[in-house]
Amino acid sequence: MSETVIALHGVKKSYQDTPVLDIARLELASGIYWLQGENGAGKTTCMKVMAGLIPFKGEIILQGAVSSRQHPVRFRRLINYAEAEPLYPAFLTGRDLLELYLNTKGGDRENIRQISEQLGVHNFVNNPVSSYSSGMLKKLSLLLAFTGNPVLILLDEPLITIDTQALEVLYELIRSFRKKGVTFCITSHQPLDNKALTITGTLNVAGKNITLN
Ligand SMILES: Nc1ncnc2c1ncn2[C@@H]1O[C@H](COP(=O)(O)OP(=O)(O)OP(=O)(O)O)[C@@H](O)[C@H]1O
Repeated sequence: MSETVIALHGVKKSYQDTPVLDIARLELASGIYWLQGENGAGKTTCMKVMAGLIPFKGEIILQGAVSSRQHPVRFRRLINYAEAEPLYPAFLTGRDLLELYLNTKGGDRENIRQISEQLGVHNFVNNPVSSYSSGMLKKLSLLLAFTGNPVLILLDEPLITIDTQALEVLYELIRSFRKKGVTFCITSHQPLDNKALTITGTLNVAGKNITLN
């Protein structure tokens, strides 16, 4: 059994007084996980909680050492999250955002330049995001998710709106980052291509809990 990458302990999340997540314990080893569940089950909420982007009760520990409570900055640097429907300030260019991510998260600039070319982001990266189509926004958000030195990358509906060429690039990126030991958690209402990706397990979000199969 490989080392636990992420462990959720007593994680509870409510919006106002409505509970959405109540996870006593969940531990994931390194791998690629497909996060499944009905509309409104709590998948996006779970990803935002895991990424440390919204407040929650309980604690999440990365690699047995980095706690969401005790080391919130280190914690957030180790997890990247690409939103299902990314929204950025309209006046910023893709390059402004990319520089912000590279300066705060670090990582290999040359590798990111190559990924930008593979995804075609370099063609529009100097334009303000207000001029982007939904697919262009999605490609930019996926590029940003590969910046830094994450141990876990959360991809929320990454397959929607991107063209087939970008989809092949995305699968290849996931495979190559996986070889470097990065763990992925991916939501998709469409089936993931099991020839393109070897799925370690599925995570089912239902009844406020998450079960690993
Ligand atoms: N900011 C918010 N304020 C109040 N309630 C919210 C908020 N965000 C989500 N919810 C509620 O939390 C529940 C879970 O939503 P979430 O977006 O996590 O589901 P999901 O599984 O990602 O759904 P989908 O498959 O439709 O994207 C839903 O009942 C939703 O209405």
